[in-house]
Amino acid sequence: MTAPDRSILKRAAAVRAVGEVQDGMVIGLGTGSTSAFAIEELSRRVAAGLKIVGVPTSERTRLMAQQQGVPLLKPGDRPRLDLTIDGADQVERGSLDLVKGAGGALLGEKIVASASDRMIVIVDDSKIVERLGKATPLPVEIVSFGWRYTVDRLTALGLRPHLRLVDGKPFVSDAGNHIADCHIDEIADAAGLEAELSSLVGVVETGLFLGLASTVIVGRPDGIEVMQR
Ligand SMILES: O=C[C@H](O)[C@H](O)[C@H](O)COP(=O)(O)O
Repeated sequence: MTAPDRSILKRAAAVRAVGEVQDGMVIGLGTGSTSAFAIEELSRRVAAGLKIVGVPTSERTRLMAQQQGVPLLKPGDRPRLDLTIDGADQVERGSLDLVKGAGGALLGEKIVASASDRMIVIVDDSKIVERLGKATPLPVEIVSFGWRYTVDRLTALGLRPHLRLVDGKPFVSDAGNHIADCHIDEIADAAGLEAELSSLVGVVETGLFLGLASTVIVGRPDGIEVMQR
């Protein structure tokens, strides 16, 4: 059997999610390859007359949306968002808790998702896990100043942090921070880990998105699966 084309599955999930968007909505625009399909579909609907305003979760998404003619919120405006559509690196079946941040946009994504009435997560079926943990590292955004101390604190918690590098240099997020990718076998207590990480000096935000996803739309080779919280 040939491997399914992940792009087709991601696009199918994205198109289904954008089907929920209605005139007048303020929409959070996620970051990553799956969200890019959602922006493309939103752009198509905007060209056909849909009236919405988008709130980008990253600089990359802002540029993409602008280029595709999706109207964006003016800097300084801060209405409540009706809906955010975003991808994920892991989705825990059952709780719908997430790991996000492989693309480095976790801080903007969490701020926007937390300001939204609903979050629809769009993924292909490779992202679904029984328990969050080892499928991908957990990204933790840390202040660049003194990052070695912060990495030591993460190590002391029993995590295996690796500073994310791009071309041999520390990755720099939109907010000017670094990211420690933490290798973990299985996250038995996600809320406990989130609380522990958030209390560490030097930690800005974690890629754990707990209780934020209202719906997960999964693109599968045999069709779409919709999971509700
Ligand atoms: O920082 C990046 C984001 O959390 C992405 O939403 C996540 O990594 C999923 O990206 P993709 O849709 O490309 O797999």
